[in-house]
Amino acid sequence: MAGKAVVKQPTSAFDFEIVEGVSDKLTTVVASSSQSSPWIDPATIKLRQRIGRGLFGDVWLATRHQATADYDEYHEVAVKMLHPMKEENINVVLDRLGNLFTQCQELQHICWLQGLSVINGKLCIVMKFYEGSVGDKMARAKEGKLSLPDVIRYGTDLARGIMELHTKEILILNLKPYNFLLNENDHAILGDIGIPYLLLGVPSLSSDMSRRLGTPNYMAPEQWQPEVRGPISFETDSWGFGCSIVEMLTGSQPWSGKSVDEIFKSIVKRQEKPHIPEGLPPAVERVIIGCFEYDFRNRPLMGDILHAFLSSQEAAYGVEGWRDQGSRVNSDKLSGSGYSKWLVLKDQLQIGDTVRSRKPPNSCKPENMEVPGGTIVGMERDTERNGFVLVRVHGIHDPLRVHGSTLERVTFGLAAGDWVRLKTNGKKHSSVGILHSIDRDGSIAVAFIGLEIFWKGNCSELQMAEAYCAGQFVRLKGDIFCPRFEWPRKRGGDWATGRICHVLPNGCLVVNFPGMLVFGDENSSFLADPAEVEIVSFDTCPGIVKKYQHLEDFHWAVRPLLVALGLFTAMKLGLFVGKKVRRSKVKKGRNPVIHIEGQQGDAQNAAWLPPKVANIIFREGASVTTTSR
Ligand SMILES: Nc1ncnc2c1ncn2[C@@H]1O[C@H](COP(=O)(O)OP(=O)(O)OP(=O)(O)O)[C@@H](O)[C@H]1O
Repeated sequence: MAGKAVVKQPTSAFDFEIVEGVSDKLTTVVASSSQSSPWIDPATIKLRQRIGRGLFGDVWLATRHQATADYDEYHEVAVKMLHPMKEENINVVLDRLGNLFTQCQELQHICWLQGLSVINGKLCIVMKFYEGSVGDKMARAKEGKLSLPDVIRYGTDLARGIMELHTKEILILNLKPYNFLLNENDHAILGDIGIPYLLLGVPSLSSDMSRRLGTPNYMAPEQWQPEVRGPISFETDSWGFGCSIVEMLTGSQPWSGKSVDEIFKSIVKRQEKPHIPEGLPPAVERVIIGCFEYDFRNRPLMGDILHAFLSSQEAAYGVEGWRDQGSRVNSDKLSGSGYSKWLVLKDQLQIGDTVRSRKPPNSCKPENMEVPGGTIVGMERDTERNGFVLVRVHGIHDPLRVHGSTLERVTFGLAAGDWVRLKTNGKKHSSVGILHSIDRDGSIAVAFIGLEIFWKGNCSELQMAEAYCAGQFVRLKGDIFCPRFEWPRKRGGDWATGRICHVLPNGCLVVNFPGMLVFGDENSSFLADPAEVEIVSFDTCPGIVKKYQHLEDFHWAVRPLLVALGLFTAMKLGLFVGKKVRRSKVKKGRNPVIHIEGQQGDAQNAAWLPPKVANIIFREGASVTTTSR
């Protein structure tokens, strides 16, 4: 390969340095001589045929030449060649790829990574070549779908593979049947080891790709704009897994035939979900329904999915020729709590934990708390991994027996779901966010607008922040001149007031403006950073004028209605006064003369008009006065 090679001392298990080629400007990567180095000399790879072109790169069938002192070996390999990227980013990606390579060694359900290389200036991942994929098998199958036993078996393999990567904190973000490879024993192997995650934050040369973090048909709502609607998390892969299982069962790709923009609108704006076929084993059906929860906190983790698939294997084998049977289990919302079972399972309570009653979803203040605060002193476990616990509450003699799902753990005064503010202001992200997890040692994961992944730190870096919930009215603070998101103004130029209709997992507020009349396709909802808004309520509006103005925020029809009502009242009042005056004149025995302003002719000519006609004239806008002759 043309280019200049520079060897430097390894700083880790492997090490690279990139230098620009002399003649052809190709980039050359040189690795250390470390044994575990993933580096493969590009001269030993001969590309034969391209077998796929994806959003993140091409896959080639290639031959790899390995020479030892005694013999030469030639193997078929698959080479994933990433799309070109800016030179300054190559080092970053190579570093990440190197880490990934180390992490993926000896994982059983992940495709075998043989090494890394740079061919024609493009970063390459050299893998074992597998004979086919689940996607290929579907393409050959009748109606393009697989049998239920196969789906459950492949699903179990894949859930294991995804869990292996999740344990290493790697997200895949690109789960789809063509990325599930099949080995010699017909087991499914994960063929994508998280390329979109690897490229996170690395600007792409392709404008098409720079907008996306996965394959649109399989992307979760938060995956479309993770810094706005995110962050991406392990549960983002649960959505992609759910889409793949549905496709394997039905033979049709979720949102098939829709454009990228239409898919975005369906998933993100309209909160639609892929259609789940009916009649699946109940545990599988429940878990797949859970995979399509809009808020990723309500989705199952891969461990829950694996549990459901394993428990359904026998049931699936009992079904001959699976059909859509028309029955449906209920979704897994815990009765009365509004939270999914999957959310509750994520935090297992222990004896000694400080707990309080879980507040209802979308509530700003704790209400009717059975346990305002207490300590767990005993536990009963049932088969569903959560059961009743005994809580000692201050001031009550005997411990209370409460279901664990109704409680939340409070550690250092904080519980998952609390609104928090960073004590030091973040640079590019909002300072207000939502706490997603707190470990017993105080380590935390917080979602902030502006970050694609969780912010991780210690609870000492946070303080409680004001909570927001759907239904509240908010307005940009007066000192915000350049808001993070576009925000409408009123006629006078002041920031308009809107109502929160949805709170995203990172605290981003989705706000609509019922006080403003929207025509056609005009954008009716806006986003807001909770750090930039203030709550508007009748209590906080000073004076009657401001209170009236707030009334107008409730519905655009309030103003015209009140104007009409005012006119009507004025008219009624005018008539009433007019009649009174007329009667008093008649009583005095004199005829009233009506002067109609704005009418031509002598006012006296109108004296013969009966009062009803005068009323009509009055209604039509002429002002009427009466005088005595
Ligand atoms: N190691 C491998 N062995 C055999 N075939 C493979 C291997 N890796 C990928 N393939 C196949 O190559 C084809 C293209 O794969 P690739 O992952 O590039 O495509 P894609 O999934 O459409 O794109 P992307 O993953 O970039 O979104 C697929 O059919 C896939 O099954």
